[in-house]
Amino acid sequence: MFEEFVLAASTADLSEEPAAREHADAVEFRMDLADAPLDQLAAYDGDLPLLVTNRASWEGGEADELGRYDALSDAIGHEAVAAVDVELAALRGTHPDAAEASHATALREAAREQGVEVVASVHDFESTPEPAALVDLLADAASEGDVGKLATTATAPRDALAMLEATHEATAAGHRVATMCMGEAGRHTRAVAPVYGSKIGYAPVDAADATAPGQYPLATLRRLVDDLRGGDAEIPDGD
Ligand SMILES: O=C1C[C@@](O)(C(=O)O)C[C@@H](O)[C@@H]1O
Repeated sequence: MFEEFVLAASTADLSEEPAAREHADAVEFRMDLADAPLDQLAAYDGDLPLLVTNRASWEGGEADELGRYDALSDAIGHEAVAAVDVELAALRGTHPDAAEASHATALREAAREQGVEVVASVHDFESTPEPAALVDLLADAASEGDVGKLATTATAPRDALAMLEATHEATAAGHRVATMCMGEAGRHTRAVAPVYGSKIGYAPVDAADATAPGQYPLATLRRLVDDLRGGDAEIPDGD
């Protein structure tokens, strides 16, 4: 599903799907922020495909450490679930708890068997490293999942520029990536990174329900991305 840019309406409430439909290509269901997420999934009869995320507390979310994998394994069995987010640190085995790696890789295998794509994700809530370090992270993430996703925190224009440069480099090197900077200084990267190859955008239907700092509301991000990418026009490859 990530060959073309996918705009995901990020929400903890699947009853928002009809409101998202006009502007979004998918729904990111933040299970860690949701009430009774498995019940919501069982009742889901919307049109948009779901990307399920059960963000670990050690990566800025609210899900139980290892318990979150059980819920994700159930979730990927649902027809509407097209993709699952798994933290890169777990997939790579760099998280101190070795059980993270075995759970994460088993989940990835189950996802692949069921035709569910894997978004391998990295978040930095403090800063944005230099472009070369960002490209390395993106290459690692893209090699562990079907898409490598990187969200860092921008506190100055140079951070946003670093992310855009890394997005371009990683895409030119053939990696499928999704990128964005969190925070006010990085807000515009959410609209501009897709021009450089980023394959996923995240936005709340309602600005008040943002799932990360600096997100645009859904309708705004749709308009900005479409305007900047020129609709269906091909973006030229190369430098
Ligand atoms: O990882 C991401 C990206 C994100 O953090 C953002 O910055 O838009 C929002 C999260 O809901 C999502 O899981």
